[in-house]
Amino acid sequence: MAPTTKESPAFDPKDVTVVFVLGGPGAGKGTQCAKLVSGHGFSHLSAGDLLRAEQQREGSEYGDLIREYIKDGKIVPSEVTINLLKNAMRDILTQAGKTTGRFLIDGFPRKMDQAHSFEEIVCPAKLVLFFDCPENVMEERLLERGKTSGRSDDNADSIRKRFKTFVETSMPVIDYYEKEGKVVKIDATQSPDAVYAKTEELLSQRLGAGF
Ligand SMILES: Nc1ncnc2c1ncn2[C@@H]1O[C@H](COP(=O)(O)OP(=O)(O)O)[C@@H](O)[C@H]1O
Ligand SMILES: O=c1ccn([C@@H]2O[C@H](COP(=O)(O)OP(=O)(O)O)[C@@H](O)[C@H]2O)c(=O)[nH]1
Repeated sequence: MAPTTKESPAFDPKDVTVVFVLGGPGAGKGTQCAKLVSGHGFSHLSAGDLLRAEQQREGSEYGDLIREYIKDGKIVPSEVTINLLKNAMRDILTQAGKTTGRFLIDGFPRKMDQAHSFEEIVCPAKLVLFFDCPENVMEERLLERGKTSGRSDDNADSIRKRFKTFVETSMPVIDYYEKEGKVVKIDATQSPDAVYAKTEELLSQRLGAGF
């Protein structure tokens, strides 16, 4: 029997640095990514933002599916999210006329199968930033964000479901990368500036001063 050939990832980790940004809902992932973009020139891709944009895109075959999954705090099937991420990475590189780049992939992977598929299809990850925050703090932040975010899942019922998904399905991803020695864990309970200072300090140790 002929050996099965595995497709190689779309991007070579020699050209493309991928940092996964994980943490529970409301831990402050998006806030810290915005700071890393302005401070260190990363490109930021939020899986949740890409899904919400796809949900609203006219003619999308996934609109209803995404809406239901997000409201219930469930994880949208991997293929949908991985394709959105891969296309967005390609668009960013194309628009910059570059073959190299550094990406913060925010809120992804949230499930083990997503982690494996992304690394096989798109690009192996270099590091995982894990913003660690207790549920009571995250809940308070999300309810506050819900006053202005307009997000269908920033309400008490959806928040409870998102926490359950995070503990049961997403924490194992962090545990897996911890064993691989790739996790940079940061206490996310301090002020945004204090969390950022710690993030910079720990990233410097892993990626080099000033990274
Ligand atoms: N360190 C922090 N302290 C207090 N509030 C924060 C902090 N980081 C983020 N927030 C606020 O908490 C809410 C959730 O933050 P966000 O970055 O959107 O989290 P995530 O992307 O993890 O869901 C936002 O309203 C944000 O302004
Ligand atoms: O890879 C992903 C990322 C997000 N989501 C969905 O999008 C929601 C919101 O995720 P986001 O990262 O935008 O926000 P957070 O819950 O971290 O505040 C999640 O609860 C999931 O339903 C998903 O299905 N797959």
